[in-house]
Amino acid sequence: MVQAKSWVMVKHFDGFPKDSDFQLKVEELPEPKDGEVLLEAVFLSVDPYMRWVFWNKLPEYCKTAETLSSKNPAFPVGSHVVSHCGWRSHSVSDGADLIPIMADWPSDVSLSLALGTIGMPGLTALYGIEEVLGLQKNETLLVNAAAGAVGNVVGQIAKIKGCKVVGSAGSDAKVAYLRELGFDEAFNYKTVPSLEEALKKAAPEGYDCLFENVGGYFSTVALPQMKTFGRIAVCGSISTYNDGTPQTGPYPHFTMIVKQLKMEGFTQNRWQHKNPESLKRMMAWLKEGKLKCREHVTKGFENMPAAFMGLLRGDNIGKAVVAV
Ligand SMILES: NC(=O)C1=CN([C@@H]2O[C@H](COP(=O)(O)OP(=O)(O)OC[C@H]3O[C@@H](n4cnc5c(N)ncnc54)[C@H](OP(=O)(O)O)[C@@H]3O)[C@@H](O)[C@H]2O)C=CC1
Ligand SMILES: CCCCCC(=O)/C=C/[C@H]1[C@H](O)CC(=O)[C@@H]1CCCCCCC(=O)O
Repeated sequence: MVQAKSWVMVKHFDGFPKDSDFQLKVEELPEPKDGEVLLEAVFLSVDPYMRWVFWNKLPEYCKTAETLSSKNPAFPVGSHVVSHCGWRSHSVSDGADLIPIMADWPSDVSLSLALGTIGMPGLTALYGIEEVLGLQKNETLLVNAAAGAVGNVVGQIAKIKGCKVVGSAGSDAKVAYLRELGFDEAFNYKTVPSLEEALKKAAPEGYDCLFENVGGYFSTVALPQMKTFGRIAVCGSISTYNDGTPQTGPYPHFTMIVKQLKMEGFTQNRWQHKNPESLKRMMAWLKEGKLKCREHVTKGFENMPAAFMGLLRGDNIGKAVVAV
């Protein structure tokens, strides 16, 4: 018998999540039956979409886990997987929801990156750029929440592709990090006197592509800065996730008509058939030093809600993860 800890929601989020919305539970797990494995979490992911799906308990919460005991030959004891079974320290799985960590994962690369750059957020960046935007060499790309898990990879891939990259982020330390990564222009959207002027100054020629992570006011100001026929990949709209009442206009349609813009929302799982090849490609960039990784690591399973709320507040530079 193993004692498993899990975080559950006891009160639906009302605006920004609070400590009192979460409760830590402890339960005994049964031994795995034939075909099952017992997993222990090593790293757990906190992601903005959890603000929406926590209550519905969608099987989306990612972690890398190690197999402790196994009655499923596909997952031998000691092997590592990405699992989607919630904010749990231990879980029993029949293997259906488990993705083995990429074969040949280098021993000097932390497994936590399977939740970040070499995982869902990295794939989001790659597919947003290649499948949605079709970003071309010498184009100018704008990305917001640029120092976060998705945004920093967006900027780095766009540089690999020979583009001019402008990033916005919410602190001077984040802006310094973006410069370190090779972004051509970066600014702190919280302290610039005018967002419109900052966007114009960073790219007087206008933007071919916008990788949209933030939405809301930022989007309203950025859209008129697009070039005619500009493309926008709508990946997220984090500035609206904690709104009690939905934000209302200005609406984008007039600008979209005048600028003849193309805007497409997406989730990265549309291209999951490409994941093995894509993850290999990104791992190669990492090993060649073309893709750098930074993480914001919170220690301790008991600090999951704090890590999650910190992410929504913008505490993280790079991917926010919890190390058990
Ligand atoms: N479509 C898809 O398949 C996926 C979409 N996403 C979306 O991509 C976006 C980025 O996710 P991810 O990289 O994991 O998260 P991040 O690591 O970027 O963390 C979230 C960041 O958002 C910024 N932020 C928070 N509140 C606001 C606000 N009110 N206005 C502006 N910025 C804010 C903060 O950075 P700062 O200090 O710069 O404000 C914070 O660090 C999210 O919108 C998410 O929902 C993520 C994964 C998959
Ligand atoms: C629900 C708000 C999503 C905001 C954008 C975002 O962060 C998307 C993240 C996806 C990521 O690709 C991994 C996921 O599984 C996330 C998708 C969650 C979508 C829930 C859709 C629910 C529904 O189908 O009604």
